[in-house]
Amino acid sequence: MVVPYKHEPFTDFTKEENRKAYKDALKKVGNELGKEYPLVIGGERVYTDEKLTSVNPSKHEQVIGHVSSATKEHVDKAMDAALKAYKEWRKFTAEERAEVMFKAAAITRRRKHELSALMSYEAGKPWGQSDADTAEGIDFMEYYGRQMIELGKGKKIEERPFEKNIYFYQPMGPGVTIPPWNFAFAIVAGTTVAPLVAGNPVLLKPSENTPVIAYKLVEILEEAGLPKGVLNFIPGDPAEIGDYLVDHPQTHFVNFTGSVNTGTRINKRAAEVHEGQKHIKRVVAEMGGKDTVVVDDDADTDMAAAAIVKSAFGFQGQKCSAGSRAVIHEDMYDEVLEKAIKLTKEINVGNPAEEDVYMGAVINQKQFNRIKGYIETGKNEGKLVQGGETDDSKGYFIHPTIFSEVDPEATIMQEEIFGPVVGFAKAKDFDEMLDIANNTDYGLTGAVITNKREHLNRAKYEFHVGNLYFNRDCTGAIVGYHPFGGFKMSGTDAKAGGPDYLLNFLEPKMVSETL
Ligand SMILES: NC(=O)c1ccc[n+]([C@@H]2O[C@H](COP(=O)([O-])OP(=O)(O)OC[C@H]3O[C@@H](n4cnc5c(N)ncnc54)[C@H](O)[C@@H]3O)[C@@H](O)[C@H]2O)c1
Ligand SMILES: N[C@@H](CCC=O)C(=O)O
Repeated sequence: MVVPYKHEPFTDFTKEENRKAYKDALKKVGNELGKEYPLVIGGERVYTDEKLTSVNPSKHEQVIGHVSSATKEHVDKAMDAALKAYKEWRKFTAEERAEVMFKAAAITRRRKHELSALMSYEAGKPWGQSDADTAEGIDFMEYYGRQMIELGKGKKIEERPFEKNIYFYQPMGPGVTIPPWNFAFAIVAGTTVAPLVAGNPVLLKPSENTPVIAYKLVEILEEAGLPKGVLNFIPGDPAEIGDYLVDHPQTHFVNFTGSVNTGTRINKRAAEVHEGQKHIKRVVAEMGGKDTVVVDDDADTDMAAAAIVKSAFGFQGQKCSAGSRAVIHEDMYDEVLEKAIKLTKEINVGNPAEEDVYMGAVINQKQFNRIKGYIETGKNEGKLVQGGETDDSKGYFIHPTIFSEVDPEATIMQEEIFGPVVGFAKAKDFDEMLDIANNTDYGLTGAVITNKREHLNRAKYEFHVGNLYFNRDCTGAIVGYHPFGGFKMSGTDAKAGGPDYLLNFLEPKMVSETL
């Protein structure tokens, strides 16, 4: 019997034994940095001369690993291996596939601090953020396993006295998973195990920024009993293999999470039918956000300031859910701004391989330069009231930054910055707050801080985002509790960690027999 799903608890780092365990893990992982990692094709390890070099964003001279880099020929081999493995994998029952995911969750749980510590090095994740990332990966394995067992029973459809009708779900065939770097374990795990548990082999192309932690997921799933060829690991330069993976005639689905530019490109390319292709490809494209925390005229200002700061600066603002806009009723504006500045001053920025760091470095030089550019733009669009300092001499550090008096149409209020920058805007009433909150191309997350039930009721229908939170921050969705995904240019709203997600990777079939 499978016990009911419950999300993985977060580690309490106020307890000395947990701090010690994390420090031990950092030490252990620290001693293993700089190794070489292979591709995995049909279960075979393949080392290439060409390598992706993964570095620590908080200490860019430190190499995390040299990871083999796949070519188009490797993609072809991986697809052949996937097609071969599909013949057997699709015959596993839903329960048997779920068993592999439950075992993988148990292995991950045992290696939790080691995986989180690796993300502190490879992705610049502070301890709590890393711990939550690993916990979310475990949740995806546990949750999707249970969802598949339910879906494996099929659904009841109508029958007539002379007719027996059944309705069940079957896998689609091999597909491609293309995750981002920011939830370096959780999203890689979630976007990979969902199609797998549904019975589809996967070609996993991780982000070039965080390929080592992605390799650890492959190891875990192999150890959990996934047959050879069902999951193929093909990191590589997206400019070389990205289009090829998407265009491949045997690709049945593309499970993408990342930026709007890449997502819309994939969506367009996947629509084309290539020679030898006998199916329409499905695309899941979960993309960016420009997320707003709205503060009403009766809000608890301590709660509001804390929600804004947490939403804006958690993991250096590098979340699609990050609250990079605060829209505040004019009567509360000064008080909330002042409290937010005070809280932000308390934030320390440093290397998450050390203790008690709230914010690490941003992921790479390109992002550092981009965010710095937005800070310069912000100086012309609003008033810099906190932060703005940057330093890339050792790592890509950007201090938490607040701009006040920003026009809601300004660049820094419209474009996804994906860094620790938040703009404050004033509104005269709740109508204007909702207008501003909805005035971007995105529709991913949002938060409303108010005590007015009528405003919460209105926000429920008029604040056009896929994940809306009341009287809290707008980040930190938990698998099974807060299915995640958004509207507009935020993507296909596939709702990762929700009850409908696996349907993206399944074909429903009906069989009718005249009796
Ligand atoms: N909506 C969500 O659930 C969600 C979650 C996390 C991140 N994101 C978004 O992801 C973005 C940050 O991630 P990123 O910087 O890794 O995004 P990105 O688009 O640069 O890269 C995402 C993935 O796509 C690959 N890629 C790049 N070009 C490709 C191509 N031509 N063909 C195929 N694959 C290609 C990359 O190698 C990477 O694996 C932000 O916009 C963020 O909002 C969204
Ligand atoms: N699911 C995460 C965001 C994922 C995107 O970066 C959250 O809810 O904060």
